[in-house]
Amino acid sequence: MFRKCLASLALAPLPRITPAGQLAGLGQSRGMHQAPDKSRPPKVLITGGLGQLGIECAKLLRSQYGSENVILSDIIKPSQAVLENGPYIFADILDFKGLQKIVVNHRIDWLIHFSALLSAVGEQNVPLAVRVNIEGVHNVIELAKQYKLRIFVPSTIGAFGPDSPRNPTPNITIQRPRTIYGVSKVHAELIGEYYYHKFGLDFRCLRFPGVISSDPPGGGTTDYAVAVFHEALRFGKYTCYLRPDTRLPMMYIEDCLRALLEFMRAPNEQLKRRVYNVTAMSFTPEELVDRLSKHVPNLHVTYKPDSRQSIADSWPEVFDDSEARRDWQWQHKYDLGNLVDFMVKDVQENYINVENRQQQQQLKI
Ligand SMILES: NC(=O)C1=CN([C@@H]2O[C@H](COP(=O)(O)OP(=O)(O)OC[C@H]3O[C@@H](n4cnc5c(N)ncnc54)[C@H](O)[C@@H]3O)[C@@H](O)[C@H]2O)C=CC1
Ligand SMILES: CC(=O)[C@H](N)C(=O)O
Repeated sequence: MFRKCLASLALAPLPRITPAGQLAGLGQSRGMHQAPDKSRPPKVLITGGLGQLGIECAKLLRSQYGSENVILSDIIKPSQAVLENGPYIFADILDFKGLQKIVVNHRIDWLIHFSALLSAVGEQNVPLAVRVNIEGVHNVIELAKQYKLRIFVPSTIGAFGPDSPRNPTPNITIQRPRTIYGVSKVHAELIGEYYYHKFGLDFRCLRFPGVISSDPPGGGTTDYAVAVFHEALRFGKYTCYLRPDTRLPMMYIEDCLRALLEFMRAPNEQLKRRVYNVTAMSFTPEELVDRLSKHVPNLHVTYKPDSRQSIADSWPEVFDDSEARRDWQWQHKYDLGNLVDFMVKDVQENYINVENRQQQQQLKI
């Protein structure tokens, strides 16, 4: 009898300790996950949703899957506009149990994991970047495995370093980044691929270049390409923290989010990799300023490189995304010319006109 018990124990799968410290492995056999119902749209959870990419991503996904099916989450207080546009909840990616509760209660199918500290702010607080960018990824990857979610984790041009070929930078090459941001993104790529091979997790990852939108960026090295529009249109001048000849890959937000959605929808059989480079263009600050001067004729830009210069100098100049174009037919729509036209319009309509109206109302009071 005793021997029989030992034999059955030896055959039973070993319980594992999850990031939340609870026993896992048993739940799966008790229906921790039920297969998603393909007749309904996916239920999507976006973490870190109040950053530069999240709100616009929620808008796009809600237009496809319905407002109620896309839940935006973050640890910061939402504006009234965010609350009016669809479900918003608090979710700290360091709280594994809290995330489990959300996935179960809302019957989540897809997880879009945006929470992160970007390259420049990451260097200013390395311990926090390790927690948010590395522990956070452990939590969401394990969560996605337990509940069989399709998970998207963005990576970046910052996942490359000074030893990588910079022009062009292919999909597979040396990756020895020198920022904690880059290190954490290489870690996310590798652990995601590992979970795919070991557990069949549907992990998908795109390496984005600098993303340009009218919304304020979260503290990266490519942020100058957003800030210059705000400063130029308000004050006609800008001090750039990168040298005028610093070439970096970039993308307009609409292309970035369309790439994400097309990639998430691509059938698994079409994907030859779990991690793809994507891009749209490459330019330098002086090339961008030259284009912007057509809208702001007396624009005055000075250059004062700071610590972000050495980060930019270690990143790709031109990104080779031919594998994404080949495997799931990625195509960008925006190049430098139409990017500048759209950004001028976006910043004017979404920020400057709104501020002017608010000032006029205050004057009336
Ligand atoms: N914006 C860009 O140019 C690029 C962005 N990416 C990646 O895309 C993702 C989103 O980027 P952005 O929206 O620009 O970043 P962001 O810095 O604007 O937003 C990140 C969000 O994460 C949230 N966050 C921080 N700690 C958290 C925690 N403990 N729990 C939950 N949320 C937390 C912040 O509150 C913030 O709203 C990031 O993973 C970033 O690495 C990749 C390449 C380029
Ligand atoms: C390219 C990125 O990942 C981000 N914008 C940053 O500069 O840190």
